[in-house]
Formats: sequence, structure tokens, C-alpha cells
Amino acid sequence: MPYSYLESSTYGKDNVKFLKVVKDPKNTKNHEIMECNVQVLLTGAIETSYTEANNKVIVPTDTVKNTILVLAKKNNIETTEKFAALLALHFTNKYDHITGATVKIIQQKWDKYHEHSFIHGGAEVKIVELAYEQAKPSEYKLTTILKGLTVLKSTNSMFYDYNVCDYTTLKPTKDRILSTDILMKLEFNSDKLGKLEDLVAGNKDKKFDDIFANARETTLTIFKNENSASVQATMFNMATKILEDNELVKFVTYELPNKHYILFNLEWFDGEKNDNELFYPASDPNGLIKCTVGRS
Ligand SMILES: O=c1[nH]c(=O)c2[nH]c(=O)[nH]c2[nH]1
Repeated sequence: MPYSYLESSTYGKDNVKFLKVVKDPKNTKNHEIMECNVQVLLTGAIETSYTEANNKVIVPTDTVKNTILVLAKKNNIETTEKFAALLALHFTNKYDHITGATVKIIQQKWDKYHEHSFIHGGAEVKIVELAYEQAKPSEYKLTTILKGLTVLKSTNSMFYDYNVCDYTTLKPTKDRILSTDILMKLEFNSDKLGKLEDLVAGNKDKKFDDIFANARETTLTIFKNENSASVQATMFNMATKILEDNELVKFVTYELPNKHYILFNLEWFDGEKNDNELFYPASDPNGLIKCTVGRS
């Protein structure tokens, strides 16, 4: 009996980066750009490469990298959702023994302000994750993620009527600062979206941009409009509205740090009042509130 066995395995290339420029055929100086960081990991009959040093079953990670770049150049990849589908289908179709792929694409935010000039959106990125198994082609998991969008509101946020015990020092408030780094995940309903092949054909491609823009907008709108009872209640309301508006979305997940701003007490200075005007931005510790919301 051997001492060990291979419980699971996957491999591929990570951090394959490119900037793609798409030129308008009618005006070659009018461009769209896409800056991406791609990870592709493969699964299949690759066990013997680990257990028997059988390199025959290894499609080199260098080949994976080359493929990502050539497919990015040759194909119309308007959205990263579509490009992820294209990559997953390519690797599982091309190599008989490769039966599954997971793809992750991190896309920088570049906003066009002129026909060939763009402004970088800072820390905010869009991430697409796709897990695909050839054996269950309609059960793929496709998730689009908004990450790194930092927001703050300086009023219209409350927190009171919480559990109070002998460990409690927090004072209830009906007016506080609320700030977070938004992490929002939209998991698509693969039954409603249909086959990955159709997605690659481009029939439903435009929808992804619309859904992402709608979900981002809803997040920002509810954040500003609602007199928040708590991070928990506000994120649930955001997720509910996104599900109402986007039938292709099955689950909405938020992971929101509650970035605390602590009111300075300046009464020592001749009784100086501080009416929510001067705060200390506390980098840590922070609250961390998560939820996943589905349609009932
Ligand atoms: O919106 C909030 N949710 C909490 O769970 C919590 N806990 C806390 O100390 N402040 C807050 N605020």
C-alpha cells in the first residue's frame, strides 16, 4: 500500500496580463480598451503527472499562457464573462484528457473620456470567475464580482437597539458615518443563461455589461438614499433590489467591512462641541458583514 494518494489537483497559469485595444473600423483612432489579469486552471486525467512523474499528460502552463494571449487577440471579447466561457470551452475541447477548467479574470476599470484616452478607476476592479466541467456542461458556475469600490456617507446611518450585555460599551446612535469597501458578487443562473457555447456566440453578451452596471448603480443608490438601520439591513435591501431587477442573477453576495470613524471628544477644550464633524479614521479593527441573498 502506498503511503499517500492524490486527493485533488489542478494547475495552470496565473497572472497572465494584457491590454487589448479594439479599433473602430470606421475611425481607427476611436478605441475601446480592456486590461485584464487572467488565471486558467485545468483539471482532468492529470493525476499521473503528480503520482508517476508522467509529463505526457501535462499541457505546459506556458502553453496555457500562449493560448490565453492568442485567443484574446483573435476573438471579439467584449466582456470578460464571454472571454472566460471561450477559454473554458477551448481547453476542454482541445485536449481529450482535460475535462474541466476554472477561469478568473480581473479587469481594470478604465473610463473613456475621449476617443482614445482613458481614466483609470483606481482600486475598483471587475472580476469574473467561471468553473466548468465538461461532464456537467449546463451546471457551470459563473460569478461576476465588483471589488474595491470605497464609499462613505457622512449622515443617514444609524445603529441602535442591538443586543446589550455586560461586555457592551458601544453607544447607540441615530447619526453616524458609514463607510465600506464594496465587494459584491453576482452569481448567474446557468439554467436561464443557457449553454456556454451560446454565450460565446455573443447572443446574450451585452446583458452582462447591463447587469453589472445596474447592480453597481443599485448599490450606490441604496447606499446614498436609505437611512441605514445597519450594514446588515442595507446590504440585504441592495441584494433584494438587484434580484428584482435582474432575472439572470440567482444569488447576490456582499462582503462589507464596516470602516469605523470615531468621533473625537474635544470637550476638554473649553467645552468644544463636536456635532459629528471631526472623526478619527480607525484603520482597525473593522466590522465585517457578509450575506448571500437568493430569490424566494
Ligand atoms: O451596522 C452595523 N452592524 C453591526 O453588526 C455592528 N456592530 C457594531 O459594533 N457596529 C455595527 N454596525
